[in-house]
Amino acid sequence: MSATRVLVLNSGSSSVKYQLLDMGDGSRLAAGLVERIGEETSRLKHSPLASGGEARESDGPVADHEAALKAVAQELSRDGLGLDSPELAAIGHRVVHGGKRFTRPTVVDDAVLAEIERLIPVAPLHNPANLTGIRTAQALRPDLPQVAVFDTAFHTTMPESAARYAIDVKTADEHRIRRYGFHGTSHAYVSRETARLLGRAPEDVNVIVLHLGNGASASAVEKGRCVDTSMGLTPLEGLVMGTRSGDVDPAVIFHLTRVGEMSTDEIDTLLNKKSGLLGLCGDNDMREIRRRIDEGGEDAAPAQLAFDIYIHRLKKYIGAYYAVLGRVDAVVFTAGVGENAAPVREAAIAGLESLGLAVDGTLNAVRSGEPRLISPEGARVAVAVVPTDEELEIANQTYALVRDGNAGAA
Ligand SMILES: Nc1ncnc2c1ncn2[C@@H]1O[C@H](COP(=O)(O)OP(=O)(O)O)[C@@H](O)[C@H]1O
Ligand SMILES: CC(=O)OP(=O)(O)O
Ligand SMILES: [Mg+2]
Repeated sequence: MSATRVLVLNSGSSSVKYQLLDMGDGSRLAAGLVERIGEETSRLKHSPLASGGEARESDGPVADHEAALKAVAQELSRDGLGLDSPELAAIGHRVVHGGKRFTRPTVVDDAVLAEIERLIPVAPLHNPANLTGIRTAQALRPDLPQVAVFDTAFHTTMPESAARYAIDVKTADEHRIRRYGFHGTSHAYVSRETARLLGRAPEDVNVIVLHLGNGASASAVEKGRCVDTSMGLTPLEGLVMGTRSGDVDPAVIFHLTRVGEMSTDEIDTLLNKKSGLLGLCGDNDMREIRRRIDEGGEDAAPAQLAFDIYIHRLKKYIGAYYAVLGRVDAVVFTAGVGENAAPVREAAIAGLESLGLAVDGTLNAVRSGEPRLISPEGARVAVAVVPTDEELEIANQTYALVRDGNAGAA
């Protein structure tokens, strides 16, 4: 096959991240982001990496994901990397919810589209955007394979004991209620890269991965296979996130319905969009929270409390997954907060010396885009920072599927 390029689209609820890669030589030809889709002014940032040119930024309204993708196609054309290129082998799409059916990357056909659509109620912020991305790309290049890479796929190895909620089995099965887990592409990539950092095979190591971005999730990876993860039926369960509550007593919802007289949709919005760090202190960006804490004064107290709640939850999951795995070789931090926020890493590991876990202050303070250890030399359990690369992982999985001709729906 002569075409070696893969375009990766990661469509979020209000953004599209994209990368164009050449899988022949592993180079990145272009990368970019459209943010604040649907708002008054959206922003497009495009980096023409192949030519080494300056990044281009433009502000203006981008009404929806279809418009966003067309704008991306235009930017790529300006660099001579348009979607009409014969060198394009496939387009890879991040799809957040794949339910139980999709355990592997899958070439999209009508049945696959219908299944992604059927799963919208359990990923209302993500799956509609993913679908629009696929349909728009199909319209632009109907001849190309569109490959869906599912956030849930890596977690399908979870045993029933971790995947099932303790609710009536018949009801759960009728409504397909179980724990699916998300950010799987990142957990897969980062756990593998951690093994590489330790100089060992993925099958030889047990790793706790902490993916801390806007959405955040933890996973327990045993010998390369996921055995537990913190997100569940939807990406709401688990850790405290930018705007999502993570774990709450489900009775909070009955209480808000009965006593707070809130509707189901209002509670959905409350827990998904107005909770987490934002709900606790008014800011969902960890940079801003740290700034408020470091500057002190009146503004610092709610930020400190939000930080403490975030860390407390994180520590609980580290302990839980330590117990699930029995033996842990590494605890690894990744995504925007995990890769950049040294105080989060320090606080999450503090006090866990009896588990063999510690952070070296000097190593933790280093800023770098490289995978690195931050535990003291000779530590029983490694603590590491490993930058995630969901787009590269999606490109690799997409290219492997189309190159090996192993096409067809799962
Ligand atoms: N230097 C930094 N210090 C602390 N937090 C940071 C820093 N840089 C980025 N972040 C955090 O990373 C988050 C975004 O992470 P990212 O993985 O890009 O999220 P997503 O892919 O879910 O949009 C931001 O909300 C911000 O809080
Ligand atoms: C599944 C999920 O939470 O994704 P994101 O972090 O991109 O919102
Ligand atoms: Mg992300």
